[in-house]
Amino acid sequence: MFAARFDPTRVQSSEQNERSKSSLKRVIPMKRAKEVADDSGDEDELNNGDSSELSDNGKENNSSDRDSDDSESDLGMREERLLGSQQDGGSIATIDGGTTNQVLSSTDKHSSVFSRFQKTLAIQDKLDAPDIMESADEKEVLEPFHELVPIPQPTVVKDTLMSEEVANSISKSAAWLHTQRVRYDNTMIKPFASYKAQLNEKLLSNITTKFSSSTFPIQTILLDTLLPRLNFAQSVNKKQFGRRVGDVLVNASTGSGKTLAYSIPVIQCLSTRTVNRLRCLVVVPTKILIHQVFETLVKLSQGTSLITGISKLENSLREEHKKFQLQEPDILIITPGRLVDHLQLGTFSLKNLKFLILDEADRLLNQSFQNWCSVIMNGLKKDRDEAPPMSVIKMVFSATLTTNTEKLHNLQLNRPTIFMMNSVKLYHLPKLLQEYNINIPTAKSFAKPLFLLRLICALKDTQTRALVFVRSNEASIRLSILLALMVKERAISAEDDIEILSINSNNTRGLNNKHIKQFASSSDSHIKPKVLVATDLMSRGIDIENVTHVINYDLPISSQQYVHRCGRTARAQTSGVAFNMLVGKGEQSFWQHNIDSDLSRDVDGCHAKLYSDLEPTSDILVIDDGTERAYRESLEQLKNGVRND
Ligand SMILES: Nc1ncnc2c1ncn2[C@@H]1O[C@H](COP(=O)(O)OP(=O)(O)OP(=O)(O)O)[C@@H](O)[C@H]1O
Repeated sequence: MFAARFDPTRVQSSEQNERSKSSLKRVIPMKRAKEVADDSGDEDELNNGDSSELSDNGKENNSSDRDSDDSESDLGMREERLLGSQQDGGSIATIDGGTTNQVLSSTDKHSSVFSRFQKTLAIQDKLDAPDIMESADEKEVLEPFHELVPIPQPTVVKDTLMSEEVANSISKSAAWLHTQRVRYDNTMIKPFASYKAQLNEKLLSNITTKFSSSTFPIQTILLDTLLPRLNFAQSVNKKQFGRRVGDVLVNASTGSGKTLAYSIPVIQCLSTRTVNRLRCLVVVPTKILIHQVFETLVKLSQGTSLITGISKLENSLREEHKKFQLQEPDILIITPGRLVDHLQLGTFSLKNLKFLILDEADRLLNQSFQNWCSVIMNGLKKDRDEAPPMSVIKMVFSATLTTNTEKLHNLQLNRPTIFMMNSVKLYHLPKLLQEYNINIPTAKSFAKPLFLLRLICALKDTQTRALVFVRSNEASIRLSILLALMVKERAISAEDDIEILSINSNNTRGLNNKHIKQFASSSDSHIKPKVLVATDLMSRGIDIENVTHVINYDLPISSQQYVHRCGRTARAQTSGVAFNMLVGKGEQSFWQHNIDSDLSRDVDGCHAKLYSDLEPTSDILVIDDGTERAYRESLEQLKNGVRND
């Protein structure tokens, strides 16, 4: 069965239609062909089955046209084959390529088939008629079915979604913004006995017998605020009380008793526990501070069953792991790096933790220490099946508390309360500290070590304990050797005898500890001025009694460092003096604009004076020839000594 099917996929352009029409015309049945031939007189060609096609206007289509429209000529050829065979009785090639052996003659018996074929062609003609009738230049402009108007666009949404980092920083500063601020001043002092109802008897007795009978301002404000909250929260829910109390941030000057301020509430809270579990972590930045905090906590917890442990870096991690597994301390004092090691080793779990205390917090938050902050936060989430905020009270202490919300944000603070002095600026110096600036001309800077020695001699006080800060370990080693040589070479007056000590990495840990004890002790029979030359490792939190003077031989690099250095003297509301040796206009300007400008002088803060204002004063910058000669000899010896090393 065949029929010339109209294939929509093969819809052609008008030109193609033109040609196919003409080729179709050439394939109409003989009967019609005869009619056409009569009209155009070219019957023979048709009979010869000449493959050339004639266009409507009788011109021969050349081969290039044919090549260019193979698909159309195929159709034409196919139709031709189809109909041509009918003429000469050949076999018929169906449209879909099949062949039947049935020979069709042009006899009447198939006229019905033909008529159907003709009808198909007629239908096709009608279908194509508009195109065929179309002449190139009569192309009608197709009327658009619809107005081509731009599709309505959604209104442009203003970029109200601020960029992620802006949103992040706002959320981070939010922690700071929602912080409750509690101001205090230096008048807030009261007897510890007034806390009799809130502190257990043993703890109160340890405070009054081993520390003091009256509080310092930061201790007053903290105990007045925290103790009632803690006692109430514990009475309501012994396990989740931390979430009710919220976190604590304390910005209090150096030597103001912060260690006692956080130790008292912790001991009070944990003294009623039954089984020893790790409930308080005290994180400090240096090993020296570990021992200092340990002593305070042991004194306070005497007579209770609380176990205070320390992590000694000289111990092996494995040994310490076993020790803590055998007996888990209630309170552990540790450096951040070591804490990360133990958490990764799984030495203890944080599920029972109630207090996380950060002492010298700005130093801790400024240094990554193996990313300790996120390790602890993740450890808390892992060990405790509770949704944030964790019921762990975070207590953050520093004399130069960071206002960097990014760093505070990492602590995931919960309803924090910040305690700070009622002062204009964040950093302030102890009330009884007096600073003096010594302006050294650049031309005389070669004799700076000599000026330092003459300054110490000019103090005329055998009880002098001067802590000299230099910028590096190397400077500490060289300066201490040079000072000792000058004393030996009598670069100073004969009766002056000064003990020179140094803390540096060349010394063993034991020798450094020995020098600190020697410097702090006043039990020597022959009292003489003592000088301890140290780097900024000694500036944080070190609590050495009776440091009478701090000398900034090299200027610190920041106001925070300056506060902590000067804070080694004038502690516990005692007096103290700080000297700044400024060489040339550059250092004088640096001190003024990068250090002094950050310090609050409005609350009890003394203003710095010039050395010449110090009474009695001696002009330490005037050196006679003999002194200069002795000094140069000492320098030569130091150089030779260094060369021999
Ligand atoms: N109420 C008090 N009365 C008398 N002395 C106190 C009192 N509280 C603390 N002290 C003493 O004051 C000294 C300084 O205390 P502490 O080391 O806690 O100060 P700090 O604020 O931590 O200083 P820094 O910021 O340098 O670490 C210590 O010797 C401590 O024993």
